[in-house]
Amino acid sequence: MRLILASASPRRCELLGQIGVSPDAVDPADCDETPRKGELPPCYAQRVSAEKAALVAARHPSALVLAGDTVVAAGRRILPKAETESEARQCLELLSGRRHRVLSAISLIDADGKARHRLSVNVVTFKRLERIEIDAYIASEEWHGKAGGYAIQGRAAGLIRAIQGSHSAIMGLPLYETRALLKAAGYPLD
Ligand SMILES: Cc1cn([C@H]2C[C@H](O)[C@@H](COP(=O)(O)OP(=O)(O)OP(=O)(O)O)O2)c(=O)[nH]c1=O
Repeated sequence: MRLILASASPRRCELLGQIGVSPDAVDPADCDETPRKGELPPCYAQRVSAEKAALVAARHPSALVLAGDTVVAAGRRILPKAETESEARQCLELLSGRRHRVLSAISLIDADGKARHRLSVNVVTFKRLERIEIDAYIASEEWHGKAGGYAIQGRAAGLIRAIQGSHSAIMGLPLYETRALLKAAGYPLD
């Protein structure tokens, strides 16, 4: 059974490897990730994940196709994937000393075209960040392209007081749910 990972994220591929799964091919979906007006974060994450999977499944009709989308949400607000220092700084100032959600949606389309979806909802609590801590984090560049302007797999872990949920989901691929979906679709796993 061929498995295609519909993601440009090297982390998603590494995370899959952690549960002993190696995709036969990686074929990223290039879809429009603009949130719709008034779209709530869980709906947005699930919609984008489903769109990525559908787009790539159309190119691989007889394979399993796995896609995911990870969104950082402060209340109803969807934080951007930080592309500039000022965007990253705004994210960190907003997240400082508060709890926020990290929503990680996955979608798996099987060879018959049946789509299965899961959503992992996680809570992350940052310490109250000093100006100097934000400056140092900005200088690290680790925020680049990351949802919410941070990556838990790097030095931000030293600023995160607690998480509720799944570490792999916060990094970008909820491994418990991924394994469950792959099993449900008949993918050989131990
Ligand atoms: C919160 C958080 C986000 N991120 C990253 C993972 C994702 O790269 C990004 C969320 O963007 P995504 O759109 O989920 O993924 P992507 O653009 O990297 O790849 P693709 O769409 O091709 O699958 O934020 C971390 O690496 N660590 C974290 O702790």
